[in-house]
Amino acid sequence: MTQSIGIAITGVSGRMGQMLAREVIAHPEMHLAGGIERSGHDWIGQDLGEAMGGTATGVIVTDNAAEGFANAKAVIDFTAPVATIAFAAAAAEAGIVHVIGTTGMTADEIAQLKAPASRAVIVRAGNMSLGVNLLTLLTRKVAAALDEDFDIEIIESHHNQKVDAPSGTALMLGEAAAEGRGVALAEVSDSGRDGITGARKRGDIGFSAIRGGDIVGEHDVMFAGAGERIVLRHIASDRSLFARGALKAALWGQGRDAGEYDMLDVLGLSD
Ligand SMILES: NC(=O)C1=CN([C@@H]2O[C@H](COP(=O)(O)OP(=O)(O)OC[C@H]3O[C@@H](n4cnc5c(N)ncnc54)[C@H](OP(=O)(O)O)[C@@H]3O)[C@@H](O)[C@H]2O)C=CC1
Ligand SMILES: O=C(O)C1=N[C@H](C(=O)O)C[C@H](O)C1
Repeated sequence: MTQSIGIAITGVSGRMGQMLAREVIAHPEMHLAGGIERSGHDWIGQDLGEAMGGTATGVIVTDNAAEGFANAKAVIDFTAPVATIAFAAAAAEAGIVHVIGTTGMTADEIAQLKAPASRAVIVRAGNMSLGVNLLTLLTRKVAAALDEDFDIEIIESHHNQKVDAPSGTALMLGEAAAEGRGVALAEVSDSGRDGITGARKRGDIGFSAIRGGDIVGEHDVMFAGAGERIVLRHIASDRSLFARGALKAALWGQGRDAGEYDMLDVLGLSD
């Protein structure tokens, strides 16, 4: 019989935090081992299951990462950049797998994951779904096949509570398109057009962000040429999709060498 893996969840009261907790409770090879929230949060000291409006789980929500990670083999973290950097240090200290879904991290913040990743497994992806990760491969392929006569535009739509733009997924798709073209995304990225912007620069990769209602997450990669357009599209209609990907990553990371990995590694899709 396989041993059940203890999972800690940070930002456990959040949209993704609660979804993750429900998926862990329902998973046959996992159990909840910790729930972490920010100091001063209402849920601190409460049973996690009861705080979510359900039955008791025996896991008491804490604001102390070391305490929340003590009985876990992996922590799943969908919070905010500053919090994620601190959780990475605490996860490495505890010697557990850190699955990071947090988006909006700067290049400098991402570089700060190097030290903890030298001691423990980190799996990080702006999107944990199979569909989006497959779409990055298709995007790279189409971008490599077409020249700059085709303008690449990435359009993303999310709910009205999302705080970062472009989305982590849009940036993954932009990176894939840039890689296909053999250019650095930072050199060709064009986001936040407003006012007299001038004509589109040949070779740029454009980003547009829509925010509204309860949209879970939708992404189009458009290749716009003369007289024709190719559009690659992914639509997420249920957040459990991301949670299930994160659980898969937590299991995959067990017993791996320390290092930084992504969902292509987890899904066996990396080159
Ligand atoms: N990779 C993927 O597949 C996906 C990634 N995401 C990303 O996950 C992140 C969270 O999204 P979502 O669940 O919708 O957001 P929510 O705002 O609903 O949840 C975030 C949670 O993290 C907590 N948190 C924020 N800052 C800190 C901190 N400094 N210390 C401790 N806890 C903190 C929040 O607490 P408080 O409310 O007190 O601020 C909240 O409980 C975003 O970056 C989002 O883009 C989302 C879906 C899929
Ligand atoms: O904040 C969200 O909700 C989502 N964030 C991720 C992103 O930034 O791409 C993934 C998904 O699209 C939902």
